Amino acid sequence: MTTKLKQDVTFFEALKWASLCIKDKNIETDEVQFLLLNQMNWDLTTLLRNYRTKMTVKEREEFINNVNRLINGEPAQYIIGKTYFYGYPIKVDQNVLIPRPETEELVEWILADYSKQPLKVLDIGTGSGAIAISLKKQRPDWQITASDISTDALKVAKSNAQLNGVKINFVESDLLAKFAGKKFDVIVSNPPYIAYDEKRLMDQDVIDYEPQLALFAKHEGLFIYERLAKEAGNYLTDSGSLYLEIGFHQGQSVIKLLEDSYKTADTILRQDLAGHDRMIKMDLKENNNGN
Ligand SMILES: C[S@@+](CC[C@H](N)C(=O)[O-])C[C@H]1O[C@@H](n2cnc3c(N)ncnc32)[C@H](O)[C@@H]1O
Repeated sequence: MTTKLKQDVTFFEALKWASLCIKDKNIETDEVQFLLLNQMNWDLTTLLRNYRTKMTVKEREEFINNVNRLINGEPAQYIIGKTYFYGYPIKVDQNVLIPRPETEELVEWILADYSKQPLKVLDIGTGSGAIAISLKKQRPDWQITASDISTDALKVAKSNAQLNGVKINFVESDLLAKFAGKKFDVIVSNPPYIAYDEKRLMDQDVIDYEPQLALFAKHEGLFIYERLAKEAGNYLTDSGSLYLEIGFHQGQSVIKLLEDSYKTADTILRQDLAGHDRMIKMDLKENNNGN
């Protein structure tokens, strides 16, 4: 239950009220501010300049409603319908995972490995399109294809490509099923990798609001990696590379899957900024027999 917010209220008073409402609720003050900034379409400076401005009735009601949704556990990004990934605006709804900062580090890795040469890239399980869009924004010459098994996720991804003014080839596909005969220089994927029995350890808000299809995978979370380890090599050029995001405890298992399938490939395991194992790169070398 939130306390009531009086009628005639300034933006400063509204923020103060919201801070009291979220006290002891495991919600950061930043999230409330994020709600207000995005509701008003303001930057922080504009908010500071407007601290003493009175809110209109409509603004006040929308803010109260948004704060209540936040208190009920809905992620701020879904309430606002937007987040930022690699500095780019990305629309999100409950059909797509809210892209995480760790995934920006995977994008960073690919960008650091390839500078200007034109590449063909496939992003598998694109969700909101975050990885594909940021790669295309950073490397306009690259030919980027993005796929997902979810029709609804692809709709969001397409509208994000439009929002960011980039051209991406979107394909609805169960992993590589629709790519027969195609070859890519880079395949990247942040697939669902949480084991079903990890559910009980997870933040309830993630379970309640984010799409199950984006989160969970069979075989202790390894199912999609098992399939990619079998299939990806057939869709990579001879010197192509596969980049994967992984769960922090999956590094050795995923490397083994890849090395079992591609005997002469090089695999590198990398940590995220928090120091957790988070991503793997596999360089497929020429004359690799695959599986
Ligand atoms: C963890 S989310 C990643 C979304 C986005 N790439 C990101 O990093 O924010 C995984 C995505 O994989 C998609 N997915 C799940 N199973 C799939 C499959 N068999 N083939 C293709 N996409 C799949 C889900 O719909 C979801 O959008």
